[in-house]
Amino acid sequence: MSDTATFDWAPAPRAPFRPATPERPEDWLPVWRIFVDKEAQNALNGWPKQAFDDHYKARRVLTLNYHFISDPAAIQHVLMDKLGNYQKPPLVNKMLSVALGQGLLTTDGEAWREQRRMMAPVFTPHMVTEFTPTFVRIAQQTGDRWATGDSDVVDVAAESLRTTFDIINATLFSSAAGFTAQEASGHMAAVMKALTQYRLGPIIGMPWLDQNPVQWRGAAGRRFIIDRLAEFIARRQADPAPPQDFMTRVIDAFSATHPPKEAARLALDNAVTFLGAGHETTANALTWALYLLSRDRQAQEWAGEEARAAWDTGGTPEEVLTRLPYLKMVWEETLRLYPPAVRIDREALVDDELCGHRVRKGDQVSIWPWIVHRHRRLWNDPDAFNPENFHPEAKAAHHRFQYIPFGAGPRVCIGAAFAQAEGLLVLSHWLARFRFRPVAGHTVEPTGDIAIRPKSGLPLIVEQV
Ligand code: HEM
Repeated sequence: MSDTATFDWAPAPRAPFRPATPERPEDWLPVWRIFVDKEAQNALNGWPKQAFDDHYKARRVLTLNYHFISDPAAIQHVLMDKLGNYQKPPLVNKMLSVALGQGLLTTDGEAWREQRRMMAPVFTPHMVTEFTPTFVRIAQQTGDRWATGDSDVVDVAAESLRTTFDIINATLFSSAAGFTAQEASGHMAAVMKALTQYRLGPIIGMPWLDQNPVQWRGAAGRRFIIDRLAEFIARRQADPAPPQDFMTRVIDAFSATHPPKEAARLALDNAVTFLGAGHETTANALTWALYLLSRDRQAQEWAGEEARAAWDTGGTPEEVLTRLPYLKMVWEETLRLYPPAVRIDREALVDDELCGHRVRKGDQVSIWPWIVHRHRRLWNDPDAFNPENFHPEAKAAHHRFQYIPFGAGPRVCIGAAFAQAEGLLVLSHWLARFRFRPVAGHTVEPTGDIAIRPKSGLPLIVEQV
């Protein structure tokens, strides 16, 4: 995918849309607030003004030393240059592996390298091309639903989730995962909520301490998804002529190197991982893009015109992608303001130094794209929606590590090219057919756990163009 050589769009000066942000206190709140107060409900709450002005903050959270960094050079140091000095925190992996097992996202060292080598070929930009007709077909199905629905008010957050679930299920599992988008999103949401509830138990080694309804619902959701996917994998293993999709490749590759039971477990862990990592992230990006465009009529008009021209010209989805330079800027700006993965954590394996401060072996380093992407030293008018931030000329002036929606370094999101093509094709298809307007009286509040989503969904008026 590339920016077209004929890109001659020139914006007229205009007042940008500035979405509301969670309140920013003057000072850092005491640490206990993250366990009990409204900060425990929403990871975006409670960040003080200084967090968006300073590049470094040390905090002690119970037994752990945390270093919060937002200096791009320090981020590069941790994620890329001094890779060997850091690992994914075992505590985070332990908490996530309750749901995701030992899949690609939650392993480290040689086990991670083996899995990444095995899966990388499925997600190269070239391979993603094979998936693009599916992205378009499913975007079309959603559009047809809107066009024939009873109401012109649509919860585009729920619809985006359904669309990206159907896409992951079709592209990676040949639509055989064994449950519907609605079942998946309800149970996944319960699992995520349970995983990310701030709890003392795992930190002090007493996980039984935190029994509560959120944890019970999470456990039920986890059981539902794992049971269905285990049945799916068993069906695949018994199938003499299985479809040659991602899941079959993963089962075959693990079967070649592991005993059958272990191969089935690793395949299952990765089915849950890719389902979890690969649909809500993109759904939230689509949702926030529609939110921003619904509030910025001019940007929506430009993106809509561009999308209609791109599809009317005809050709393959791959060709259409090269005709969407303005929408690409909108997409990148959306991932800046609402990065679907809210934080990236690492643990120091050796003593080190970050931003002039000493880091000791065992300390936690926490990088929050939510902060880095809205940092006042890195961005002009950081809370405003300005697709122009990603005009090729403006981009050339960015530090590579001031914009990290997909992370960076060897553990960069394996699905980045997939998500980018999916996001642009789905959005362009919708924008070519529909206009999106706000619903009067509905307040949009971003809320974060692992992901950032609008708290009460996103109803919009959706009209055919
Ligand atoms: C807009 C959409 C997406 C965003 C913003 C996103 C973001 C991220 C980020 C930030 C990481 C790195 C985490 C870290 O370093 O700690 C990551 C890893 C990962 N992502 Fe994505 N992701 C997206 C879509 C997808 C899709 C579509 C898939 C699968 C089809 C996927 C699968 C994964 C997996 C398996 C990993 C773990 C990679 C590894 O550790 O080697 N993601 N993602």
